Amino acid sequence: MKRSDINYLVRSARQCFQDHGWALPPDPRWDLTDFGLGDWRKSGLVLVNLAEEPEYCEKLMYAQKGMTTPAHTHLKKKEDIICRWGRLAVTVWPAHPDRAGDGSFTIPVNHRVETVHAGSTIILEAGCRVTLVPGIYHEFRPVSDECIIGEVSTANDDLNDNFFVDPDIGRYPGIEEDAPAQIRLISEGRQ
Ligand SMILES: O=C(CO)[C@@H](O)[C@H](O)CO
Repeated sequence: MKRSDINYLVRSARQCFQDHGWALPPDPRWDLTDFGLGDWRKSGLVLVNLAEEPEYCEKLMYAQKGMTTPAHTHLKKKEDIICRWGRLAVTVWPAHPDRAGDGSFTIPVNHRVETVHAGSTIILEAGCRVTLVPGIYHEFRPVSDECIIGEVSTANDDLNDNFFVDPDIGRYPGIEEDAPAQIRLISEGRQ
């Protein structure tokens, strides 16, 4: 990713969080990715790691319309994906999409167990959440122009516990230094 695009996305996320009352901690732990695919407008996500403890994790995330977090699963992490502001589409599969068929399975949406089909898209309005147990594949993208997304989970391990359907995906971006850095990402070694 270009450093200028990272700067732009951090600025946009900060503005959106501020406009909608989501205060950031001092010195936020920014994580930002184009999933190594080179086109953040299509595959991209801005994350702030709010809490990363051995027992639990909390993230605040931001995306613009068009920016998809591509289909992936976790083998250890259980997480709630929450629409904090805007509207979020979450597509879910009970197994790898190539092997999931279109069979039905159950998934908690706002704590109510719903029956959906492999590849169903759940629309989350602000305040709503879906609970993803390990092994459930998921992909999400804003339906609104911008979206603030929450994640509350068990332990997070972005290096070892992200399993993407697309084998070309790398979790962290390569960075092209075309502008001065306004912040450093956790993938750049900041603590
Ligand atoms: O788990 C999620 C989203 O489901 C994020 O925390 C990961 O960082 C994406 O790779």
